[in-house]
Amino acid sequence: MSKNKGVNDLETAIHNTSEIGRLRRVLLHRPGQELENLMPEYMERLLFDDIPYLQEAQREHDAFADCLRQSGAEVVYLVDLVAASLTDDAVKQELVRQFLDEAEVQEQRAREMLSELFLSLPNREMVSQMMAGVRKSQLRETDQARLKDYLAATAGDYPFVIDPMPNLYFTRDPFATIGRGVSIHKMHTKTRNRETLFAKFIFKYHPEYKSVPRWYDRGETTSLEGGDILILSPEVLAVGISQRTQEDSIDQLADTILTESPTFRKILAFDIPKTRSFMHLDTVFTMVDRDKFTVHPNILNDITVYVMELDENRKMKIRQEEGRLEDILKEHLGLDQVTLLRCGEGDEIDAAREQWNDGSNTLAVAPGEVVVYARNYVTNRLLEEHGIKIHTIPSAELSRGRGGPRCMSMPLWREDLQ
Ligand SMILES: NC(=[NH2+])NCCC[C@H](N)C(=O)O
Repeated sequence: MSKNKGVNDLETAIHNTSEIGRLRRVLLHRPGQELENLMPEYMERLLFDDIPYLQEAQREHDAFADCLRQSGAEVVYLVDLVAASLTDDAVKQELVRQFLDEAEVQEQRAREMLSELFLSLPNREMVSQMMAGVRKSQLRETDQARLKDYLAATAGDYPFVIDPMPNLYFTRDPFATIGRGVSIHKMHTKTRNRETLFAKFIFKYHPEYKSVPRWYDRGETTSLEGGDILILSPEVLAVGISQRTQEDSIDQLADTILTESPTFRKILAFDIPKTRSFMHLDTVFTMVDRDKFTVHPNILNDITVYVMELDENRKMKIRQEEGRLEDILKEHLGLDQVTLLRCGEGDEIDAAREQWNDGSNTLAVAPGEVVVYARNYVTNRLLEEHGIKIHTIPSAELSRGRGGPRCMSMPLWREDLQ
């Protein structure tokens, strides 16, 4: 693929064979009203540590999108993709029906009213309303009299009929593009599981995306999240065994990918500590260049790497690797040298502070060129000292959701590495 080819010429829907090939098309979600539906009482369950100031978060997010456009990527928004997947009324009704099932709205009258509310809106607005959640007070404005008793009886003081989905701006997690296919995820938490319904509709109905091969599906019984999936090369995937991703899911993913994808030969499963601050592999480890990676120094002693590959009888072999992470990466990626760039320059305090705000979570737009949060200046300086070109984006509000540039993006198309 030549660099000056227009994005409209990208001939397949999905193409993602590395972490660092030039980014040509990327999926984002601009944070919306769902953030205005965060309340201190329910924040923890909704996986937030604080309430971002929406206007500022949107400004920061727009700066992120601009930065990606300036580096040559087309930015596609989740609401638009979902809206374009609703190709006729029957599909739109199917989405509403499943959405209400998964939001656990069982009472018939409530379902009817909510369906009416959603279906009265144009596609794009309907999808935004689903994302934002529905406050009881909104319903009361539309047709309170009929539902008042039901609402008082079923939901008590709880102010929502349908919960918001504030984590949607982390488009990295509910599904992941791998090679020319996609894995749609079963999420670790109930609050994020509804997010994958949008992916289901995109990959079932969107004219451009409906025939993309599927590596994993939301109906699986064990959790897998995109923040744990890193494409180290067209042959090698890294997958985190983490707070969010279970071993069984990796076995399942490995089975499908290693047997069905034309390029992937090996999966490196990284067993990392299971805690909130390191929820996914990409919160402690990202690839910034062919032979350079960011890493959170505090986990270097706590990572175990397993190699999964098919033997000559196409049976899965799994073995534990010994030794330093640098050497393991060198061996499996066929490199002479690997440099691990330590978050916070390895200082205990700077590392902890910057990792908490996603200092190790970089998004490569090309080999050796990454988008990072401006606030992580110690780590950023180290990247520059190692010849990495950095694009800094503002991050006072976005970082309150505990995710950085990589978490906030899902590459749909990257150029192959030469
Ligand atoms: N790929 C990532 N590291 N995503 C971060 C997601 C953050 C989000 N608040 C969650 O807890 O799910």
